[in-house]
Amino acid sequence: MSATSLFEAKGLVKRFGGLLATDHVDITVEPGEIHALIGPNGAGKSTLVNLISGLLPLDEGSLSLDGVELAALAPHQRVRAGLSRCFQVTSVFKSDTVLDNLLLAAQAHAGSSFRFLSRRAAEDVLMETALRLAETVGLADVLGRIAGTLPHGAQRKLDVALALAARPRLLLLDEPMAGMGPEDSLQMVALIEQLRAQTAILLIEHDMDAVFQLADRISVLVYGRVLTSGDASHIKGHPEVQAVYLGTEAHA
Ligand SMILES: Nc1ncnc2c1ncn2[C@@H]1O[C@H](COP(=O)(O)OP(=O)(O)OP(=O)(O)O)[C@@H](O)[C@H]1O
Repeated sequence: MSATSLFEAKGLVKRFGGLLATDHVDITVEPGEIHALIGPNGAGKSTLVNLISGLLPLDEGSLSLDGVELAALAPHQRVRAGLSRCFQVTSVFKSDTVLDNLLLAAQAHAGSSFRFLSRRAAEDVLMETALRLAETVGLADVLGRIAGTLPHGAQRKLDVALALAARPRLLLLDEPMAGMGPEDSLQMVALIEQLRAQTAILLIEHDMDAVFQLADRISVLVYGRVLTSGDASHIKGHPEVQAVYLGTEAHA
């Protein structure tokens, strides 16, 4: 691991009354890395993701991306700093077309040089960006469809495309396979694998096959603490992980 990681979370603490939901958590993500976060229900994964994306304020600790301190930044400022999040609950505008969703996202994240373009040139740039995003996630054939009428798997892909519009350095993927059948899950795994070339990824996912397939590093969260971190073989062979997590698949 390099001396300075792309993303560094140090000593994160979050208390809800007397409950220590995040207990001095350290997490790093390296450029190009897929770091997965797993743990049983209630372990504190959602809380941690909310702390990182800025939806919840930290009680203690620090967060940095590419050397930029994030802790004092609002969620939208963190997105501008390079941290983009895909939500468990989709952020797609369901009554708009796929293309309109992508155009809106492209416009929302257009750089500052954009305002100096003529209207025509600006529209061309947005369209180019929207089509590239559709291509990336495999939705180029359904641009005219109303997003809410797409199958669940395609809506999740659109959600990923909307997050990619921000050109993240770190993408937070919050249970991207949730509610998917095997075919959609396979496609999502292939998409995430392909995204590795564009952005580092922090992946929160219950689908262990997907996690073992994708992750360079896996951290196991139990009672708000990182129990252990390592590659798939380390995690599979770790006796405490087997006891608290892998042995209790019903809770996964
Ligand atoms: N806003 C809140 N107020 C009080 N307690 C909370 C709050 N949010 C979470 N908790 C508690 O913090 C702990 C961690 O919850 P969290 O939702 O982060 O776990 P999780 O690992 O994401 O679980 P799941 O896999 O079920 O989504 C739980 O005990 C939960 O009840």
